[in-house]
This record gives sequence, structure tokens and C-alpha cells, in this order.
Amino acid sequence: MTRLGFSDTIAAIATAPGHAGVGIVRVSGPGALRVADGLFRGRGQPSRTRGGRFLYGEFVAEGAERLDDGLCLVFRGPHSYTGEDVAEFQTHGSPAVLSRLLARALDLGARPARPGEFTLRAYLAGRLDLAQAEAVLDLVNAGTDTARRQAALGLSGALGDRVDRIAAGLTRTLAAIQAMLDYPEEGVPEEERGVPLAQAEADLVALVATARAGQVATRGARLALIGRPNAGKSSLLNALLGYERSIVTPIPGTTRDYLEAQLSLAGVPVTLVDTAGLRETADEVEAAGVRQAVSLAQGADLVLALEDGSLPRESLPVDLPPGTRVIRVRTKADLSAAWEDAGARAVSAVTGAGLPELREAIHAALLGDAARGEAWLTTERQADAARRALAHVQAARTLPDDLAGYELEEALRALAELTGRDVSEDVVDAVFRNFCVGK
Ligand SMILES: Nc1nc2c(c(=O)[nH]1)N(C=O)[C@@H](CNc1ccc(C(=O)N[C@@H](CCC(=O)O)C(=O)O)cc1)CN2
Ligand SMILES: Nc1nc2c(ncn2[C@@H]2O[C@H](COP(=O)(O)OP(=O)(O)OP(=O)(O)O)[C@@H](O)[C@H]2O)c(=O)[nH]1
Ligand SMILES: [Mg+2]
Repeated sequence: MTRLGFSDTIAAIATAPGHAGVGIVRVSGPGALRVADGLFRGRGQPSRTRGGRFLYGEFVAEGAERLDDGLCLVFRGPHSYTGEDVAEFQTHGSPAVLSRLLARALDLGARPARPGEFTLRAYLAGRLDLAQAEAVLDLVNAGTDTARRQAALGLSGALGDRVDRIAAGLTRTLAAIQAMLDYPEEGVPEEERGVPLAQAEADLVALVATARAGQVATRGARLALIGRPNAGKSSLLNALLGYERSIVTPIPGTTRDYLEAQLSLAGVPVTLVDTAGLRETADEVEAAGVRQAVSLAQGADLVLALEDGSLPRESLPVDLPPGTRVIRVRTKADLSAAWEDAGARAVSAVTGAGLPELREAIHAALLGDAARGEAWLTTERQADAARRALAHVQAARTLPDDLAGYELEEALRALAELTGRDVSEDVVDAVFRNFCVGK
């Protein structure tokens, strides 16, 4: 594989498996229009058609068997998604038509595209940076409007721009330091070093703070409900969902196995996890459920710790790892309160009192540290690169000029990795492995 153009032509079904109104087979590479000539008959020939045009006609298999009628779209490199010649065949959306059409394209010399290979080619052609390519994946997978908005921002290049602005500041400071290395007795003036580095650090701290929100918005969050038996966990889960998903009874120890349910909370895909009530028990099955509840809470993005507000307060019998995000909830707020605590939100699953505020608190806990209009870091890969850049900038601030220069070079390398200007093939492979075929 060379980075300056591919000799092979790739083909894939671009639309989702299944029956639909329209389906698309896409072909990209130097032979794309020749493949199109071989399987499409219309008033014009694809290889003689200008880019940006479509032709209406029929798709024909070997032996001139007519497969379907439809459209052939012609793109000429570099004016296409991949930057190469591209032909698209838009058929009736039948898996039977699409698979025959793809088979025909392969007969005519194309090879099956690997997952993400169209977008990989767009990246290697310089039409997208790596953060934009990741945004393409986020966009395809977006199930909520928040996820879509973040992905669209990323795809527009807003994340790359945000990173580039920080990098430009670091580059200026690095240049100032290098210019002064020959005159070490003078030192770089504060306004050319200390001030911009403080700014870069603040910008990177703000950027790193978006990683959690970005990942939660695109991949969703796991939210575990824990508490003693009868605290009202299953009732609260049902109240948040708006339907009776989990069994509720007055008998403590009703929920034994954990149970998951999906919910979209202000645009964030949330998996709610109901767990067994926490208590010491001789019952082996229940004890297994309790152990499971503790480990589910430890693995969750956010824990709702429920305590029965109608009974004298008892502390929760678990230690959560430091750093775990917890919202404390006083349940059964419709009954007379046996205790009060400003740190616990009063909620009634019966009347719904306190539920809107709880939803808001959950949303704030999951997305609170990122400003809404800005481009967020949405993958762990991006977050890791941003954190490394931040660590190097922080080191640079305390070091003498020559060593600070080295740290700034490292910070710039980490930022270039973030946008994909300076990454190894392994990293690129890892990014595109997550794509589906046809994207
Ligand atoms: N049918 C279809 N719809 C699609 C795609 C596709 O490949 N096919 N896309 C794929 O993911 C997305 C759109 N992405 C695209 C990006 C650039 C170009 C393109 O041809 N750009 C040229 C021409 C621009 C122009 O005519 O103004 C260019 O940038 O030079 C096409 C699709 C979403 N919708
Ligand atoms: N009045 C009132 N009763 C509630 C409320 N929430 C739960 N209950 C009652 O409390 C009892 C226990 O509720 P569950 O939701 O099953 O409690 P749980 O925490 O899931 O209990 P386990 O599964 O046994 O651990 C049931 O009788 C519920 O009807 C509430 O907000 N108000
Ligand atoms: Mg329960």
C-alpha cells in the first residue's frame, strides 16, 4: 500500500444489510469507471461522463442478464469522497440485487473493500484528518442527537482546528526558545514563553476535560443503581424508564440478578443497571448477586446510591473506588422523611417528585465538564494524545529553556498524533478496524 495512490479498485455495498427503498454499491479506484462501463447500460457511458453527473439506466450481469434499473453516479478524482475516481450504483434496496451487483463488480476487476477502506483512502488522500475519520465512524454510529452533533462538529474539522490553534501557539514559543538558545544569558522574555505556555496549558486542560463528555455522548454511559434491599432501586429504574421493566415487591431481596435497560437521557444513550440489594446474607444466590452489584457499581460511569428516606439511615455497606461518580438519592420522598441530608436528592418513584431534577443531575454529572458548542474529544486515542501533550506543556513550564524546548517538541508531536499528521500505521489500522465494510 503506497500513500500516494492505490493501484487497486475496491467495491462494497454501502447501505445497511436488509431491505430498503434504495441500496448503494460503491466502487473506488483507478478502475472504477471501467467497472461501471462493464455493468451499467444507459444513454451515456460512465467513463465518458463528467464528474458530478448521474446516469439513469440498467445494471446488467454477465450474459446481459438485467439485474435492476437504477442510477449510476460518476465522480472523478480528486473530486470524490475518497479523492479517487468513484462510481456509485443506486438500485432498488434488495439484498439480492446488491449482492449480484457487487459480485459483478468483483468479476470486472474490483476487490472487496476492507472495513473503513473508503474513509481510509479519503484520509490517506489528505481529504480528512484522523479526528475527522473518527468522526465519520461516530456519525455512522450516532443514535442520539447529542452524538450526532459532536460527530458533525468533528467531521467539520472543528476539533482539528481547536488542536491546531493550540499547536500554533506552542510552535511560536518553541521558535522563541530556539532563537534564544544561542544567547542563554538573556533568556526568553516572559511574554513570549510564560504567558503563552500558561494559555496553552489552560486550553489543553479544557480540551482534556471534554474527553469524558465526548465518549459518553458518542458511546453512551453505564449507570448503576445500588442500595440496601427495598431502598427502591427497581422502582426508580421503572420510573426513569416510564414502564415496568423490573419486578417490584415489598419483600427485601426481590432483585437478585442484575438487569439492564436502555434510555436516552437528554440525548445521551444511557444503560441503566438495576442490582441486587446490598446486605450480608447466608443465601448463596443472593450473595452472588450482591457481589455482582458491587462490581457493576465499580465499573459504572455513574452510580446512583439509593437510601430509603422513610427508615432510619444506615450507611451503605460498600466501598467504591476513589474517583467514582456518585449521586446520592433519598427515596420514597412521598412518605414522611426519617432523615434529611442536603447531599442527597429526594425522589419519589410513586409520585414522580424529584425525577426531573434527578435527570438533570445525571446529565450534568455525565456531560458537565464540557461546553456545549465546542468540539469534544470523542475517542480514547484522542484523549490519550491530548493528555500527553498537556503533561509535556506542564513540564515545559518549569524547566530551563533548552529542556523546555524538548518538552514542547514532544507536546507538538502528541498534538500531531491527535489529528493524524504524525501517526504510525498501527494507529491508523487500529482506528479503521472499528469501521464497517462500505464506509
Ligand atoms: N450517495 C452518497 N451519499 C453520501 C456519501 C457518499 O459517498 N455517497 N458520503 C460518504 O460518506 C457522504 C458525503 N460525503 C461526500 C464528500 C465529498 C464528496 C465529493 O464528491 N466531493 C467533491 C465534489 C464536491 C462538489 O461537487 O462540490 C469534492 O470535494 O471535490 C462526496 C460525498 C454522505 N452521503
Ligand atoms: N411510598 C413509596 N414506596 C416506594 C417507593 N419506591 C419504592 N417503594 C416501595 O418499596 C418497596 C421496595 O421497592 P423496590 O423498588 O422493589 O426496591 P429495591 O431496592 O429494588 O429492592 P430489592 O430488589 O429487594 O433490593 C416496594 O414495596 C415499593 O412499592 C416510593 O417512592 N414511595
Ligand atoms: Mg429491586
